[in-house]
Amino acid sequence: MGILEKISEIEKEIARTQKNKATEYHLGLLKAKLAKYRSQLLEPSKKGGDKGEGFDVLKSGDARVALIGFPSVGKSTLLSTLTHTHSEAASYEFTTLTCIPGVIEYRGANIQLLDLPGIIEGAAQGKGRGRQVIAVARTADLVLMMLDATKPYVHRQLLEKELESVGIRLNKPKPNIYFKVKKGGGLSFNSTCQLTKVDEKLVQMILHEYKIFNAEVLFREDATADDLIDVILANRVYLPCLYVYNKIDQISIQEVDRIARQPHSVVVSCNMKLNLDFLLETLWEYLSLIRVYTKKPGQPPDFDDGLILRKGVTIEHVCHSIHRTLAAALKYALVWGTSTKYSPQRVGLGHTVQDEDVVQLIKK
Ligand SMILES: Nc1nc2c(ncn2[C@@H]2O[C@H](COP(=O)(O)OP(=O)(O)OP(=O)(O)O)[C@@H](O)[C@H]2O)c(=O)[nH]1
Ligand SMILES: [K+]
Ligand SMILES: [Mg+2]
Repeated sequence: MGILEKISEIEKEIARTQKNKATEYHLGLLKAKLAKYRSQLLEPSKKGGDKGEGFDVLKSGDARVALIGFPSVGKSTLLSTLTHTHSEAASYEFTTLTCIPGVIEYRGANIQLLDLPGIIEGAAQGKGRGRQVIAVARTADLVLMMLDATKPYVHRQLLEKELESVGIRLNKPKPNIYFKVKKGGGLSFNSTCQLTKVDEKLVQMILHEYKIFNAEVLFREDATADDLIDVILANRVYLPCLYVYNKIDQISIQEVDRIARQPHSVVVSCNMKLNLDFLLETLWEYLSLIRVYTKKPGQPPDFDDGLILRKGVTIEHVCHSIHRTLAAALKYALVWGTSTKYSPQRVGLGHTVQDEDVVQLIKK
């Protein structure tokens, strides 16, 4: 039996099996098997040549965004609208056949936007150029899932399922489970909170499915069997995702309002250039980008040339992004902005900066 057949057999069995206390272990085991076969599918084929010409685009800029969606939702139209790159758009499906990179220039940052072929149900199993597209998505900092606002909601669920099935986790934090394979000693299983979804027996069964008999497992949250499998496989990527509903020029204002209120969602019309500013603002937010300005003593801040950094970075990162020896030479920094109580405030290397802060670095 081929892997695809095995996968479909297990999927059928999971669908057949009623979910209750008595079938919990059986289901957990089936899920572990399913995840194992799926990750085998993802391994590059030995035949070679299916990497796909035109998909090896060099990463560049401050962040990378992959455009994922069904055919003809308007991905290429968006790329041509937001960047200086032109990507052919047409009313027929599969107009785009390779990966086309463009650059969004926004608030001083260069955000690489990748236009990709449309994907369809079954993409993860190799339908169309699905596998190449998904491989590119894994390298992105954010998935921009483009949807046609005139099409039914199920389209979004189908795409999510495709990405989910190849280990891409959208808008979901990494499970808080410590896991380490050991040379001996059996299974040491602990938790820091009450577990309602798994117990030691189930954890052990799942580990055995992966031929792991000695390991240390510590649940730091009430995680599920699926979470544990994700941690064991260790090849999952956790990405922020924005759902962008295009073609709102074709639907009623009530419908637009309803969609816009859904979590992680932005409504736009590429053709009519509606709401694209808000899309960029949200993109910036979801990429966790911040801009920090430097200032020399006695001079105004350099507002034309900000440093593009990620949320959560410290003065140490600021130093590194200017010069690698700067952090060691720093005496202290003065910061004006929302990250401090007073403006300016004297801070050290460990101080976390925020968007639009002004920083003056004082050397020893
Ligand atoms: N009404 C309307 N049509 C749009 C909008 N944006 C794009 N379209 C149309 O939708 C069709 C498909 O656009 P593309 O940009 O080629 O879509 P795509 O997602 O890149 O398609 P593939 O590359 O084939 O997957 C074109 O006829 C566009 O003119 C919009 O905001 N409103
Ligand atoms: K098209
Ligand atoms: Mg296209």
